[in-house]
Amino acid sequence: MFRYPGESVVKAIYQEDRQLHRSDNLDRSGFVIGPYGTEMPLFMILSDRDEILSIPEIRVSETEGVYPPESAEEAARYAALVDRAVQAIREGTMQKVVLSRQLDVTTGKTALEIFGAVLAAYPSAFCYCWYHPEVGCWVGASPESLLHYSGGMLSTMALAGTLEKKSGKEPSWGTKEREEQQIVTNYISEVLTREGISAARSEVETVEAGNLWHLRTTLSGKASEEQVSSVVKALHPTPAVCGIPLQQARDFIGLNEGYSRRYYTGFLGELHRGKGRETRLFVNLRCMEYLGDKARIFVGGGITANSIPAAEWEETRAKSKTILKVL
Ligand SMILES: C=C(O[C@@H]1C=C(C(=O)O)C=C[C@H]1O)C(=O)O
Repeated sequence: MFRYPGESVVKAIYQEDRQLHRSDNLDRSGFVIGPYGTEMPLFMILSDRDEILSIPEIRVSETEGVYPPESAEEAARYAALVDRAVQAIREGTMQKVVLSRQLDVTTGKTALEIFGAVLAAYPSAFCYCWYHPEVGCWVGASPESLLHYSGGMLSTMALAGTLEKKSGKEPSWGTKEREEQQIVTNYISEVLTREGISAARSEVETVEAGNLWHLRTTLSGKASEEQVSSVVKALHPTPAVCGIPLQQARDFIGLNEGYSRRYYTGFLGELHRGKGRETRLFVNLRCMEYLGDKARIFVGGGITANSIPAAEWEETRAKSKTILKVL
């Protein structure tokens, strides 16, 4: 089930059997769910039935949210991890790496109730809830598009740099945020050029995502439908969720993060659908895995040479509020 940013319609795609349709080539039409790495399968929900859901079925409700304290040990562990990354960056191993962590929170809500609360709280996000009996159940409200293809135009975005919103104030972006966002823009631009797409860049703008501000550049250009799968494979994972150089960042994450991201920082959405073979994919962020009586929340942030470990910890705390608010 999902709703696109700014739209009111909630779509549902039902697959009637429990088959796991792997599709590493991204050449089939359906709803694709891709992991961050290779630890989980990339698969498609192949539609037996599409439906538009009505609001009462989803039980939309506003919630107050809970903000449980986290242990000093966890804060210290994460700060030490960030510190290790900053050292590696200063030694020249990498330019940027995105680190992350998971936190478990008990919940009395069903996945459907959480999805309803997500819909009510985040009208400008890509809100979704998916379930596959072999793989699990995830809910999220992503602010980040990975790729949109429609009518011969392809667009993507470089979304990075985070500040927690302060009411009545304008965001005051520092060099660290501007640089880390610029790194992502340049990288995406290079990927699109390599893929044969001449993309125009928007100005850098501030966008709101729940309780947060981000910096965003939109990149768009003409493309053919045949290019879509190749561009998705080339873009993922972008330095908004992994790092630069890609291999070094991936290795650093694999060796140091200490847990498996599974579908967090993967991507999901409709692929080659409808008469226009439209594609609309989002990065799986501000999300959780639903584990019955608990929600496993995933949060991270980009680390550069100027990162301050305590501030990076606070950034993950701020990001966790997106999901904590709806539990
Ligand atoms: C990694 C996350 O978010 C990503 C990292 C950002 C950052 O480092 O500032 C901003 C937006 C996202 O591209 C997350 O939400 O967990």
